[in-house]
Amino acid sequence: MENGEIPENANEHCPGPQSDSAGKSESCEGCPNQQICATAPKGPDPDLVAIAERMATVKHKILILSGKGGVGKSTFSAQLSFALAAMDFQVGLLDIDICGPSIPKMLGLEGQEIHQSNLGWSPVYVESNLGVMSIGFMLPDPDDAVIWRGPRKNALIKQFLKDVDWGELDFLIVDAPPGTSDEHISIVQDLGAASIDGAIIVTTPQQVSLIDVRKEVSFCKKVGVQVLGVVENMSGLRQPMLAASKFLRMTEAGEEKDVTEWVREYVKEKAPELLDIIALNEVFDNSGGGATRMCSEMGVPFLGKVPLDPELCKAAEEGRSCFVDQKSGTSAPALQKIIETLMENQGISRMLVDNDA
Ligand SMILES: Nc1ncnc2c1ncn2[C@@H]1O[C@H](COP(=O)(O)OP(=O)(O)OP(=O)(O)O)[C@@H](O)[C@H]1O
Repeated sequence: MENGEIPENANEHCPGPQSDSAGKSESCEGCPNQQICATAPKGPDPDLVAIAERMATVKHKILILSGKGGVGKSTFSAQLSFALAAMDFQVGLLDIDICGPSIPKMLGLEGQEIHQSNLGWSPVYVESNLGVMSIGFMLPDPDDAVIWRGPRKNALIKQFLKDVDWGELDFLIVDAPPGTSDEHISIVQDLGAASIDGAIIVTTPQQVSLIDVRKEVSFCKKVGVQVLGVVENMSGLRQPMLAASKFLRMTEAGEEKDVTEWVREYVKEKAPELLDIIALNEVFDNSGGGATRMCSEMGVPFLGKVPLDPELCKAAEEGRSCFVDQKSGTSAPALQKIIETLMENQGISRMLVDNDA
């Protein structure tokens, strides 16, 4: 029970070991910690003071959240960080997904280790203005499972905030695990809700994911963190084959026509086994109105949609930015627009630098 954390075996409605009524309130009756809480010295948590000092050089702190796992939250965190770094901002990416850290791989930093200096833990750098911190750098074997209870996860998050020598940062992007659990409460408590610019929530279009986004929005409202917006990821699938056929037809005819029917007939005749593929547009059911409707119902900004794009998946697998070449032709412009909208909403301006230019 260090530094004001509520112990795991505490009674329900525990007032917290730092509260004046710790060990003395009605809810403390029968709690195994009652005696210690009643007699322990009270005062500001020294760790929180150290975190505030460390964070004094960080201009913007943004949390990336999702209701469900696998919706593309880490992919978004990684690409947002690449994009901000390409805009010449000084960026830190903190992975607090303690049990499933995927950020090292998505930033191309697998196998890297953290180094210590007298200023604290040094982040692992992708480039001089993009530093990363993750438990993934601490595991001797990437296949190791991290099976930790809440207090241990909370302690590591505190240590990340207190001991990592980020230096001057324009942005600290925090990639959280899905849901609303220990890690989320911990990061909000440690940073202080008021010092966090806000949260971006990533979802897919279908109801099962959106239901959990509503919970995420409620969590943000409860803890006093602003929702900067919702990103609908894996939103539809662009079909290059269809586009190519359309282009050919346009070129042949010299005018623009909807050639969907023409392509369908052509494929039906030449390769009927592909009919299902060319008919597919929406992968996930969005008949409920998707994130757009959910956002207007919940009164939070909608930032935009990112389509399913095999090239984005590949960029994430290979740990590289999707913005540096023209390969991620469908997802990169969508992500770029979302980032520009976010910056505009926050009153921050700087153009995305084209690294190929
Ligand atoms: N728009 C997209 N198009 C294609 N693949 C995508 C897209 N977004 C994400 N992916 C891929 O989907 C997989 C899951 O994404 P990711 O790990 O970012 O999800 P997550 O929400 O962070 O999951 P978890 O929280 O469970 O770690 C990854 O392989 C990623 O590359």
